[in-house]
Amino acid sequence: MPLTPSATRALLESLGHRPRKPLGQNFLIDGNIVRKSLQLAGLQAGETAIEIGPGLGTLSRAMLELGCTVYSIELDSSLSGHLSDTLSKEFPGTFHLLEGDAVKHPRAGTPESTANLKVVANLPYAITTPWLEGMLEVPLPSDMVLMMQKEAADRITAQPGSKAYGAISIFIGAAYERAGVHKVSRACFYPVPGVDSLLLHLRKKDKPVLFSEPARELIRQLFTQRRKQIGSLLQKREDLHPWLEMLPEYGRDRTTRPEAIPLEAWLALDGLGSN
Ligand SMILES: C[S@@+](CC[C@H](N)C(=O)[O-])C[C@H]1O[C@@H](n2cnc3c(N)ncnc32)[C@H](O)[C@@H]1O
Repeated sequence: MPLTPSATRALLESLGHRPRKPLGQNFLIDGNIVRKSLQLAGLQAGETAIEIGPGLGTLSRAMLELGCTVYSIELDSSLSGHLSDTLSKEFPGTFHLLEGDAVKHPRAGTPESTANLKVVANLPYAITTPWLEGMLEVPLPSDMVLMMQKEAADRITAQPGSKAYGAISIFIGAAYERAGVHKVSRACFYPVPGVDSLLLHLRKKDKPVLFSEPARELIRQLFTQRRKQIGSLLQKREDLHPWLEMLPEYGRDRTTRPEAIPLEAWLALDGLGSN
């Protein structure tokens, strides 16, 4: 069970810790959201989960009490010190904590051999996209249940033609399906955040596809000029002209802008030319 707002405040005071806004420190204080996150992930005793930014340990504790093994990474040394003094001692065999940056260690030190990996996390808002991109390597977690800022969830799940559609929508869309999106009240956090949050459940597709790094780089670059015609953006890339010729198969052509090109067409780009 998460701590109440007053118990959270008291614990933070006893640690001499003031929530740090740049690190997205809005701690969960709502038991229903904690339960729902674990349920959506379908977590069972004996399974392994990654948590990003365990903070005061609310989500980690719930997963550990369920009988899961948890790999977590926390950047803030005072919070990581608190977790070492508490959860690490209570669950020495199943709680693994790294102090560091989740963008550099997206899997929080999970052994490569771990099968059936899941992620449950209340993400620090600033790193949502770079961390998520870092997760797009094999082995892919089967489920990711992620609390994030509404705008980030909109970008991740955006469809072609919408303003929010971009490189991350394409990379995630190739590997994961949106299994559910749930609104979360600002009152579920302490301190109350100044933005709306959503709980997004991503489930690995039956046949997930990962873009190669050169293709990712090219797609990111094309989206920096998202409103230019794809034909003129790729004018000098003769190796990719066969792909431009293929666009009518997807109901598009050289005059289409990157923001209107569907996932299937981007998938056909990877492996073509020298991208
Ligand atoms: C939204 S809070 C979630 C805290 C806790 N999991 C909860 O739900 O109450 C985000 C947490 O991520 C940590 N954090 C911020 N940036 C980080 C980074 N780059 N790598 C790892 N942890 C980070 C913060 O210190 C904070 O503990």
